[in-house]
Amino acid sequence: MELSVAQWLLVVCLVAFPLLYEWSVSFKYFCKMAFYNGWILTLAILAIPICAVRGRNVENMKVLQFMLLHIKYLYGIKIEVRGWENFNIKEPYVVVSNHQSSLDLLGMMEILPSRCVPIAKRELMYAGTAGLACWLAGVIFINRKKTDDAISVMTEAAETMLKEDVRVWVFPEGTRNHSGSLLPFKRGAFHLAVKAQVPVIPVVMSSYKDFYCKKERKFTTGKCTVRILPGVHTKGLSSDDVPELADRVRGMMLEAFSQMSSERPGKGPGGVH
Ligand SMILES: CCCCCC/C=C\CCCCCCCCCC(=O)SCCNC(=O)CCNC(=O)[C@H](O)C(C)(C)COP(=O)(O)OP(=O)(O)OC[C@H]1O[C@@H](n2cnc3c(N)ncnc32)[C@H](O)[C@@H]1OP(=O)(O)O
Ligand SMILES: CCCCCCCC/C=C\CCCCCCCC(=O)OC[C@@H](O)COP(=O)(O)O
Repeated sequence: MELSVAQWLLVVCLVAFPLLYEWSVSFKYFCKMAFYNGWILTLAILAIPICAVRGRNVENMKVLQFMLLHIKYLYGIKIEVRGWENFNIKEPYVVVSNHQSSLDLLGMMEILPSRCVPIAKRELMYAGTAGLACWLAGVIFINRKKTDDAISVMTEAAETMLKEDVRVWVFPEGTRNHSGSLLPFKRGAFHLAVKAQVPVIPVVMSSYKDFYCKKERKFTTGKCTVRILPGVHTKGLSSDDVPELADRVRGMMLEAFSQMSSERPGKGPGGVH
């Protein structure tokens, strides 16, 4: 039996792909990231009609959460959560967390409280099917290039939180940061909490460096610890208190982050036993 050129090409690809995948760390990284984004875009196609039934509604976030929860198993990422009790607050609150990479979505979906929507950059709204799914789930989009617009959207969010019993999740670093520390915090999340007079609940995801590094193009299996810290109350605070509040919360998060980073896998609490 003679193989055509196309069939030969197919055979070569089928042999070369797994070999390259195992031999080249970078190739593996690109494949895993491409599949991550592609899979989310595909899942969104399924999520859109389900969410569309309710229209734009924060309850749709549960649909996205449910559909994204399995991804950690596909990638062999073990997520350990500590401090669940700190979410036991009935009133609305603002969650602030560190932002290392788009993989944060996995940790976020692991613990996302009910009726909680993230604040995201406006560009995400144009990310095809994922953008539409986010819009249907009530994600709040801000234009980072227009400070006044972003502030007015967040001020409106403070009213919505109280009127419609909604919680908001903000990444106060304002951008992804994989430097192994925390960037200075932007103050929007804290103005939001003070305006609504609701607590701020800090969440810290441990460093991904053991299993993921964009610079080194490394992406293996691994473990991440997510810590929910005790809420910080804002009752009675005014906008003058925001800088101190932001610094205090950043200090708490930095301490937790450093502590978690010094716990190596296999040693101490949170290690693989
Ligand atoms: C099943 C399939 C599913 C498919 C889809 C699934 C996908 C996803 C599911 C959903 C999950 C989505 C998750 C998405 C995560 C995306 C994360 C991001 O996009 S992070 C980037 C966006 N977020 C942020 O930027 C938040 C933090 N930023 C801020 O808080 C900023 O302050 C700002 C954006 C409000 C303004 O920034 P900037 O223009 O840089 O200006 P600043 O210097 O920060 O502020 C200027 C002064 O204004 C004061 N300020 C800020 N906010 C307020 C306010 N609300 N009220 C009053 N004043 C405010 C600020 O304090 C500054 O004044 P100063 O005197 O200097 O303190
Ligand atoms: C037809 C159009 C196709 C568009 C294709 C877009 C591909 C994107 C595919 C899937 C979306 C995955 C959703 C991941 C959500 C996480 C978002 C995220 O982490 O955004 C980064 C943002 O916080 C900070 O951005 P910068 O670090 O400032 O930058």
